Parts: sequence; C-alpha cells; structure tokens
Amino acid sequence: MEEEDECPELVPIKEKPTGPTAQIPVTIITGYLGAGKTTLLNYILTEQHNKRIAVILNEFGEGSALEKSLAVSQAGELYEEWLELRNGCLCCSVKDNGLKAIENLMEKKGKFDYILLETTGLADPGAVASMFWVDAELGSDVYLDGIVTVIDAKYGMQHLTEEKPEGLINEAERQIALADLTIINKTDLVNESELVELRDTVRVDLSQVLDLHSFDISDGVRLAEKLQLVKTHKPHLDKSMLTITFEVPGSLSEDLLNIFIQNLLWEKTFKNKAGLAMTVIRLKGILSVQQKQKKVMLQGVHELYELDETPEFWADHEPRINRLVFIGRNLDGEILKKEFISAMSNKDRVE
Ligand SMILES: Nc1nc2c(ncn2[C@@H]2O[C@H](COP(=O)(O)OP(=O)(O)OP(=O)(O)O)[C@@H](O)[C@H]2O)c(=O)[nH]1
Ligand SMILES: [Zn+2]
Repeated sequence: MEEEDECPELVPIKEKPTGPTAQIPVTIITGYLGAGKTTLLNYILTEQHNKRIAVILNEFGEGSALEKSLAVSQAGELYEEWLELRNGCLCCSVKDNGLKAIENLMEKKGKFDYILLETTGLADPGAVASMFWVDAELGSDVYLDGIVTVIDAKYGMQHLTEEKPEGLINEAERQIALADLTIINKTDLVNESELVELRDTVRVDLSQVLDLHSFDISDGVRLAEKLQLVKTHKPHLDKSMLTITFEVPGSLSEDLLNIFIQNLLWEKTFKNKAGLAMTVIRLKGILSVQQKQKKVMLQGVHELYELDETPEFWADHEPRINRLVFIGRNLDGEILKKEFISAMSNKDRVE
C-alpha cells in the first residue's frame, strides 16, 4: 500500500463531445466490501447482449489473481478483457496508469460502447472520478458518465455509522455522498423497517450534497462541485484494514471447512499475536472440497457466507489447491494459514 501524497489537482472539464467522435462513457460502480458490485456487473453484462462492454476491476491488496478467477468463473466468457489495476489506492495508482491502460486496451481490442469500472470496497470514488477529469483536459477517449453506489441492505447501516480513527474518512459514507445513483441491494436479508431506516439514512447523506445539483450546468460541473468536497485530501486508507491471501494445496472435507469458517466468522476464535480477535469483513475463496469434482467458491460478508460449486471441474492432472482472500481487522496471515491447514487435518489431506 502506498502513502498518498500526490493527488490530482482538479481542473474544469470540457464539454462532452457528441457525434461520431463521441467519447466512451465510463460508469464507476462502487460500494462497500461485499455490497454486491460484482453481482450488479454480472447482471448488466448478462442483460446487455448488444453492447460491447469492457470491465475494469480495481484490485485491493495482492488478491488479484484470485479476484480474477472468481469474477471469471462467475461471468463466464462475458468479459471482454481483463485489466488489472493493482494497488488499493486508486487515487495514486490509476491516475498514472489507469487511463493509459484503458487506452491500450482499446487499441488492442477496438472501441467499446461502454466501460464499467468496479472499485474496491474501500475506495474513495472521488479519487477515482478525478482521474477521468484530469484526462478530459488532455482529450481522452473516455469520459465519466456517473457513479453508482451499491449499498448492502443488511450491513450498510453498520458501515455508515462506523466510527473511524481521527482524520480518516468513512469510505461507505463517501461512496454514498458521491453517488449519482444508489442501489440498495440484498433487500431479501432485511425486514421492511430496517430497509426504511437505511433508506432514510442514505437520503440524509445524499442531501448533504444535494445543493450541488441545483446549479447544474453539465455533469462535469456538478462533479466539479462534488469533488470540491473531497478535495481536502485526508489520508483515506484505513491502515487497520488488512488483506490476507494464501494458497494451501490439498482438499478438505465440507464439514471441516464449515467448522473453520464458523470459528472464524461466528465464534471469532482466531486471535492475532497481540491477542485481538480477528474480524473478517470480506472472505472469498476457490476451494477444493473432498468428493467434489468441481471447484467450490466461498463468499463471505461479515458473518454470512456461502459455499457454491462453480461450473468449473478440476482437470485430471490439475493439482488440487485452496486459494483464499480475507479482508478485515486484526488479521494475521501466518496464523490464519496455520489454522486452515490444521482444519484440513492429516487424514483429510490429499496431495
Ligand atoms: N442474499 C443476497 N445476497 C446477495 C445479493 N447480492 C449479492 N449477494 C451476495 O453477496 C456476496 C458479495 O457479492 P459481490 O457481488 O461479490 O460483492 P462485491 O461488492 O463485488 O464484493 P467486493 O468486490 O469483494 O467488495 C456474494 O456472496 C453474493 O452472492 C442479494 O441481493 N441478496
Ligand atoms: Zn466485487
């Protein structure tokens, strides 16, 4: 993770060109960890058969290879191309490489009708947005069409009200404040009154920037005004949030796997070296479960998790392996890996 000291200066945007030389719209899809961004992406991709849509994922931490395989296995071959923008802080990384990478992609693959950019769950979309802005001045092929924020109906409130250490922004709040459109997802997991409460809270949040909409001239100007709000550039990466990834060869029984996950997410029995309980906010994995011919995908958000068989078979001579990503607090990769390996136990291990 990088320190961020050089962030883009804001410059006014030019008018959007129209006609044959029209730029390609980019929609930023943001939202907290596990809110449902990828689910929304997949939905759009399956619904929009007649458009060429490029998808860009901003990866958080080192989990990129895994993220990639997870997303591919969800969406099959729908994705036009993959582009990895490594680094948790888009503000510092994408500014320099992001647009170049998009332009290279277009050179290689021809023009797209649309670009969807999924940010990490901890991204400040203002920083991502300003990247397109700076480049508009330089005459880029792409322009920012809007920011869509996905909100987790079950955990959104918790994310919004979380007290952050002095000086740090609340990512969930920033994501909502900067949204052109908010989508409350996972409404199946809450009751009507919880939904109403969340909806009201989100509205209050949006109203803090509502006056900006009133002097609309173009989207660009509105965005300019919005970005003024985020210009004061506080350190926005919460350093207590850690990403751990590891791989362990072999297969494990479904029962032992469930016990491991429940100890981690429900019982919180795993502690770091300082004796603090590990708290996982987001958990993903591609796993090798005994007696299963297909790869199993693990998805966890706070204490909810699911294990689903993917359509992908383990090939004949493919080594069986488990790949996991954990995002949360007080995490210790060494200890987690050790716990996972011991959960497999010798007799359950297949090399
Ligand atoms: N019950 C329920 N679960 C959902 C819904 N939408 C998504 N999920 C689940 O929520 C989990 C996270 O979904 P993703 O789409 O991967 O979330 P994301 O925001 O892309 O996650 P990150 O990129 O890791 O921050 C998955 O297990 C989904 O199946 C929904 O409407 N209802
Ligand atoms: Zn995602």
